[in-house]
Amino acid sequence: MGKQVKTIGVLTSGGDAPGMNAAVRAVVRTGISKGLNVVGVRRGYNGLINGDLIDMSLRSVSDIIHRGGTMLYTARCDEFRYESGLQKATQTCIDHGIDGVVVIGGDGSFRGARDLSLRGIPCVGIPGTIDNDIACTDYTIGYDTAMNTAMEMIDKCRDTAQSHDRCLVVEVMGRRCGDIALNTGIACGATSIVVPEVPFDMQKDCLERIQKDLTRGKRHFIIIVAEGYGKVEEIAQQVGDFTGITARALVLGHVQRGGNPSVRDRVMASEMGHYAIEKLLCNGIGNRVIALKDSKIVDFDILEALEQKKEFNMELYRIAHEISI
Ligand SMILES: Nc1ncnc2c1ncn2[C@@H]1O[C@H](COP(=O)(O)OP(=O)(O)OP(=O)(O)O)[C@@H](O)[C@H]1O
Ligand SMILES: O=P(O)(O)OC[C@H]1O[C@](O)(CO)[C@@H](O)[C@@H]1O
Ligand SMILES: [Mg+2]
Repeated sequence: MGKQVKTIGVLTSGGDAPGMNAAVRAVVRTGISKGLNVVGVRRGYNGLINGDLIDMSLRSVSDIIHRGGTMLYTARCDEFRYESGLQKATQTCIDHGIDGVVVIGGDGSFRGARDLSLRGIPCVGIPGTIDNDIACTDYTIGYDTAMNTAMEMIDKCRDTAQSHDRCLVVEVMGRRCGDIALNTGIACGATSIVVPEVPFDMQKDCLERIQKDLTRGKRHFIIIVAEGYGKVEEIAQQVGDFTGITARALVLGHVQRGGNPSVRDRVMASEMGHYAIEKLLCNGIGNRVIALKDSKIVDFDILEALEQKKEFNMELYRIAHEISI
């Protein structure tokens, strides 16, 4: 049990993710119902450095549960990585009586939360990133919506690939993590899925597959590439040169980060936001991240969480490969 907490801050940091608003709402409402003052910090760690704060009320988080983006805005804040930025942020917390901060963001944001916790401001991290790249948790808020958006977009691409007898090579987001690519690849019946976690033999796993499929009467193809592998233009060129079919490259981009959150993201955000306050910050417990493990919400020490290594689902990858013939 830590010191008594009266006022907490909440911020969103790193890339926005659908469901961040639902998490902010849960944090604010749980905090207020436990008798805490809740302060919204705008534009990630920039808001702590510059004192860009707003008082939150039960009504200030009305009508946001269904919205993408984040009502608190978000940012990547370089200054916060350095001593001067950290010092200013700590001072803002002291000046405004902020006894703890909920940080909704990805792994980078958690590193910041650890640094601030070490400065005596207990922080709790809630995983909010479309990338699903945080090792300690099976799920990150935004991942489900992003995958469904990517799937819808790829379905549309499929119509045009089919009409023109073409191959479309589509890059999806995920930073160094291939989870979005693997799942949307399966969901869209991709011929090949290319991810940074698994060595890829272009000749055998892609070009010869397409060549063989052409002899079996298949005329259009979708290849899904994780951004951590990239090179979609190069792959499209190789497919065209080797097979003779027309290939086009497409980077889906930021459309994957927008849109109304799915049921899963809204519920997960609500549960995690509630847990962050009731189980941790309310009791002055910080330097923790919330995680989903084996379908249960749990928490870890931030440092231990960041040291864990994320495992790629090789079994799912094998299945995808086997059924995409
Ligand atoms: N090593 C670090 N030490 C302190 N703060 C950090 C560190 N790394 C990142 N941060 C802070 O967290 C912010 C967000 O980090 P980052 O850009 O890596 O996104 P993220 O939280 O991982 O989310 P996403 O990957 O979904 O965009 C950074 O702009 C910076 O303010
Ligand atoms: O919006 P930005 O700053 O270009 O960042 C893009 C990155 O952010 C993410 O969308 C979320 O981490 C990654 O998938 C992508 O690599
Ligand atoms: Mg990240």
